[in-house]
Parts: sequence; C-alpha cells; structure tokens
Amino acid sequence: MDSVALFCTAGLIAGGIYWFVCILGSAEQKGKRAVDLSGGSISREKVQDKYKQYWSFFRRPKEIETAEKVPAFVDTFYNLVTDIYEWGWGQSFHFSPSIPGKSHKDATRLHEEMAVDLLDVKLGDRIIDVGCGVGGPMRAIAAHSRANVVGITINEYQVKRARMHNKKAGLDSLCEVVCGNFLEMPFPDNSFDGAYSIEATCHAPKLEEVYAEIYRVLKPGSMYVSYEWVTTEKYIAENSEHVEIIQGIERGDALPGLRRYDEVADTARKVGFEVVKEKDLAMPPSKPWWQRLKMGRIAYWRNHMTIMVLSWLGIAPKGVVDVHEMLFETADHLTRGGETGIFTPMHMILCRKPQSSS
Ligand SMILES: C=C(CC[C@@H](C)[C@H]1CC[C@H]2C3=CC[C@H]4[C@H](C)[C@@H](O)CC[C@]4(C)[C@H]3CC[C@]12C)C(C)C
Ligand SMILES: C[S@@+](CC[C@H](N)C(=O)[O-])C[C@H]1O[C@@H](n2cnc3c(N)ncnc32)[C@H](O)[C@@H]1O
Repeated sequence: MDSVALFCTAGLIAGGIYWFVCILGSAEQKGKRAVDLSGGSISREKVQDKYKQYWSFFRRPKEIETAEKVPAFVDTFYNLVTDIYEWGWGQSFHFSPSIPGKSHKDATRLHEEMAVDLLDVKLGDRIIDVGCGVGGPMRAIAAHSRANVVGITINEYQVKRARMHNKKAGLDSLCEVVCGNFLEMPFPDNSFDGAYSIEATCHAPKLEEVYAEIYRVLKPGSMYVSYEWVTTEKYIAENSEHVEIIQGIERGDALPGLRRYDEVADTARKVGFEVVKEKDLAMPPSKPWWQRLKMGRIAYWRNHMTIMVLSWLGIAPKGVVDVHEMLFETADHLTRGGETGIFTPMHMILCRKPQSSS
C-alpha cells in the first residue's frame, strides 16, 4: 500500500513538473518551449558573463561614448533575449495597438500589414525589412502582399531562426534573410522597390546613419515606412520620474538613447527623403499597446519560476534568470511609459525617395 502511495505521489509530482514547464511554461505556444531556452549563439557557459558585459555597457545609456561598439552589444542583447521573446511573446518582436474583440496575434498582423499597404508595393516587387528579428512581420507582409522580402538583422542566431520559420511557413521562396549591419548594408545602390523597419532603427546610435543607408538602397520614387520608438511631447527632461522611466526602457532594450518624436522627420529630410506622412499610431482612438504587457504579469511570475527551476536543474544556462529579470523590469518601465504618455513605440513616418535627387 505504501509503495502504491509513493508511486502515485511521484507520478503526480512528475506530471505536475511536466505540465508547469512544458505546457504552461510555453507562454505563447509559438514553437519555443521553456526547456529550449538558450543564449542564442553564445555558448551556455558564457551566457552569464555576456549578460554582465551587456549590463555594464547599457546601464547608463546616456553615457555611452563609443557609438561604434553599439551594434556588437545589440547583437549580444539579441543572443540573450531572442529565445525568451519567442517563448513569451511570439515571432513578431514589436508592439501593436490593442483591438477590442481581436486576439494579440490578429492585432499584430494588422499592424504589420498596414506598413506594407502604405508602401504601395506590387506583386513581384523586392522590398527590404530593416532589422527583421526572427521574421514574424516579414512572413505576414510577404503573405499579404506577395512581394519578395529581404530581411537584414545583425544577429546570426535570428537569421537561423528566421530561415527555419520561413521554410516551415512555406514562404522561403518569397522571404530571404541576410546577416549584416543596417548601418552598412551589403546591397547595391537603388536596388529595392520599398523598405520598412518595425521598432528596429531605435538601436542605431545615430538615426541619420541608418536612414541614409536605407535611402541609398532604395530605387528613386520608392517608399520607406518606419515605426519608431521615441519620447513624446509629454516627456519633460527635468521630471525625475520621466527620466527614470526612459532610462529603464533604454537599458532593458539595448537603446543607445531614445530620440524625441520631432527629430524623426527632420532626420528623414536631412538624408534626402520627402516626408509623406507622420503619425503616432498609439494616439486615441487606438487602444493601449501596453495592455498586453500589463495583462501578462501573472504569466511573467510563472515564467520566472519556470526559468529558476530549469536553471537550478542545469537545463537553462546560468544567466538566463538575470536576463529574464531585466526583461521583467523593462516591462514595467514600458508600461509606465505608455500610461504616462511620455513614450511611444509606434511613431510612424512614411517617406519617399524623390525621382530625381536635387
Ligand atoms: C522593439 C523591441 C522589443 C519590444 C518587445 C517585443 C519586447 C520589449 C519587452 C519584452 C518583454 C518583456 C517582459 C518579458 C517577460 C518577463 C517574459 O516572461 C516573457 C517575455 C516578455 C513578455 C518580453 C517579450 C518581448 C518584449 C515585450 C526593442 C528591444 C527595441
Ligand atoms: C525589436 S527587434 C524587431 C524585429 C522585427 N522588426 C520585428 O518587429 O519582429 C529589432 C531588430 O533590429 C535588429 N538590429 C538592431 N541593430 C541592428 C544593426 N545595427 N544592424 C542590423 N540589424 C539590427 C535586431 O537584430 C533585431 O532583429
């Protein structure tokens, strides 16, 4: 009788752990499981050290003096967070306005399709996704527009993930992924019929440099749309709470300094673009983009426990717990940025490269 009870208890515990880690643990159930969390291209024994290096570089973003080092640290950041993002958020690494009655997945897709609709591309056109992540937007955009999409990301691990997802989705004939720096892209001048960037150019130390590169690779007459992370007109640099929120966003998201909303169009014009339209897509009647972050709080606690257990068991690399804690904190700063209205991740700018450059 005793051994039966022992057997049942052990079975229940094992079943409970399996359910917690493998079923519940897969917060978004997007093909990444908690047991697969890694440090991207970083070998497991180096994850903790790399996290410490990242943290000491980005802890005080305003004091970053060596802009040339930023892309390498952004690459480290994406090695550390890519699996956690996919596991806990999905394959699209960006926000979108909440839409009553629609799932996050649908709201995300509509936000992505809006970008390509603005570009006015034709079947067979070749467009570029600047800072493509693991390709969630690229696949939605290719499927919606039937355009050929070339994505570029600095992170080799994301390239592997994106190619694998493209193949699995049957979209590898339309979607191509290249590893490279968007500040010096490996593409000839005038080679794309359109360009878009979704919450990616915020990682550039100087917006002018990435916009100039995008301008260079676009064919004359073609369009570029970007969703930018910026501080809004409500941000007051003398308000210590505002400063704390913005610094929290910068250091938890590998940003070398958030720009003001009114710098974006000036920069686009400076490199030669005509600005066709500019709008903060987070403004009413749009519903709060930060609602999804806020709603996830209970799941984050569960994720935290899962990661602690996996790290303790030696399944997740040491350091993943620290990375998760950093994301946990940045989620709070992002939510406060949204609630106070001092920050938006979706300041949209639509530009055209003139037919003839004057
Ligand atoms: C555009 C960028 C990334 C935007 C978002 C996709 C990510 C910003 C913050 C991330 C997250 C915060 C909390 C995590 C949570 C603690 C964990 O349990 C599950 C994953 C999170 C929800 C994670 C998911 C992605 C974000 C929302 C930047 C970097 C320019
Ligand atoms: C927040 S993710 C957004 C990804 C994608 N646009 C999406 O919405 O899913 C930012 C992306 O920009 C890329 N990135 C940042 N700096 C880069 C650089 N200097 N060159 C190329 N890619 C870069 C990152 O590797 C990452 O893929």
